[in-house]
Amino acid sequence: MSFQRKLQLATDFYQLSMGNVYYLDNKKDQIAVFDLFIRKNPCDGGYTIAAGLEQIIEYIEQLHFDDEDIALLKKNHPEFDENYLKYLRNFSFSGEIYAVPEGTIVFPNEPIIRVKAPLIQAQLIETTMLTIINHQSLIATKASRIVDAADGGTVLEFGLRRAHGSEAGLYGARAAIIGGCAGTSNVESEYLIEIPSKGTMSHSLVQSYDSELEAFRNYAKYNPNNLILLVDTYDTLNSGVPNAIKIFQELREKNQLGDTYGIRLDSGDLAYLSKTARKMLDQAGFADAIISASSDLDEYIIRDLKLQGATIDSWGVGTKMITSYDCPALGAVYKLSQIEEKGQVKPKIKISNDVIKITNPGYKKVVRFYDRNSHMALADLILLDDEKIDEKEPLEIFDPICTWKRKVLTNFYAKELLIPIFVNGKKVYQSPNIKEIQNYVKHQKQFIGEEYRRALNPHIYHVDLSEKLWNLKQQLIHQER
Ligand SMILES: Nc1ncnc2c1ncn2[C@@H]1O[C@H](COP(=O)(O)OP(=O)(O)OP(=O)(O)O)[C@@H](O)[C@H]1O
Ligand SMILES: O=P(O)(O)OC[C@H]1O[C@H](OP(=O)(O)OP(=O)(O)O)[C@H](O)[C@@H]1O
Ligand SMILES: O=C(O)c1cccnc1
Repeated sequence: MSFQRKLQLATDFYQLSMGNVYYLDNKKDQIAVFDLFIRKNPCDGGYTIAAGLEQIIEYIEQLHFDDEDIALLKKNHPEFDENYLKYLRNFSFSGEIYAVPEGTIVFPNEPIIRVKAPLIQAQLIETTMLTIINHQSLIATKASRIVDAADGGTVLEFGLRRAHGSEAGLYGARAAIIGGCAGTSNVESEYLIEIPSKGTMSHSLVQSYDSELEAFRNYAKYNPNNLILLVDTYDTLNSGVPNAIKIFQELREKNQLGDTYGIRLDSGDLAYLSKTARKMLDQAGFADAIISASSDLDEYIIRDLKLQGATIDSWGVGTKMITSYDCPALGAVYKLSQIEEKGQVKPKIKISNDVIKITNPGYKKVVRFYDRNSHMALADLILLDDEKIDEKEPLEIFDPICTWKRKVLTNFYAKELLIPIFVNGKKVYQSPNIKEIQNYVKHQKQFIGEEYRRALNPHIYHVDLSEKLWNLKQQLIHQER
């Protein structure tokens, strides 16, 4: 491909044109605080998995504009001041970023990234951070829902061909692994996330031979250790499964049957076919043969197939995971919450008629409360950075909109969710590898009640505001209205 991407320009024009204003109006060095947060969980679910931080870190570290970029901006935007363009040419991020570690289970309205930096810098990175977080968090969450439906079964990501371009396929595969998929068919992921790709065979291989049996036999010759035969090209139960059994018998007689072998169903009634195929395989002495299935699967169909008693061990999921088909976008936003002007700190608010959309002002942190005995998550609290939690005293928390809904926490401990990623423009955080992120997701799920994780009509997890923050918010609302 001759077209080379330029991530520094993969932003919205308004970021650059506002930068021009900040520069000319001497606002560029005012220290601004922005919060990045989601407003709604994907698929009307009860939680979101934050993913993409590693790519954000890479973006921030590499962010600069070269001579070619500056020439392009100068040509197309004569309103950009000469000195502003010089500023961009010498740009590098010098601020602070706190974020939740990748794979953290998060909920609407709580900051998952907090940026404190000179205004022009903090503004400039908005679009790319949102692009990355919105995409990967969406797919990681979708994958997690699908993995939960498979209830211990293996889920493989097969969606590259249906992704919205190969970049979405690649980062979608990464997110799917974070969400709990055991593997992906995407070979480029071997390079990005350093895990081997996986797969079976397609109908074309079967069709390319004179008979299905001959196709299976030749495939088996070259794939003794990963022998998953696609059995639905002609007639699943009358030809595909019997031919697969014949091949397994031939290999067993020669002592060549590996540990990973079985069949893939790709059409028809997957419950009926898997149950019948299971019986046929068991009767032939192949109880450990894997039955895998694909065909427009998602969390709802997988759950239904399991209710029908489908005997499917491994699920290949493509289109509906990689595109998050029923919920195609996540709407994380990035909002200014504070600005320093001439040494004076000014908390800021954005008012909306939709109460839930009124932003939370100030330089804030987020804590998650856990029960000291069960270690289950109880609620999250957004508070101003200088506030302290006394774990020894009972703590009353309240719903920030329906303030009469209150709860007293006792016997709890609190963990801060935002951790330092960049300080004074320097990275102070080492990203974990993909397996560690996946394990972190799995670990946390045990401590978020299942009522918050169920696919349909989950409970709403509480994200409350401290009294001090709530008061500040009210004060600003009254001041601005
Ligand atoms: N027992 C079942 N219960 C509910 N849904 C099922 C069951 N078996 C299969 N499905 C789903 O039904 C849909 C069937 O898709 P479709 O009608 O396009 O046919 P197909 O069987 O895949 O055949 P073909 O690939 O030849 O078009 C898929 O989404 C599949 O996952
Ligand atoms: O159904 P999805 O969840 O999107 O999973 C990916 C699909 O891609 C393949 O089909 P395709 O018809 O493209 O090729 P094939 O000839 O290998 O079946 C595969 O057989 C799956 O059905
Ligand atoms: O390996 C497979 O079976 C596979 C890969 C991509 C799409 N569908 C199936």
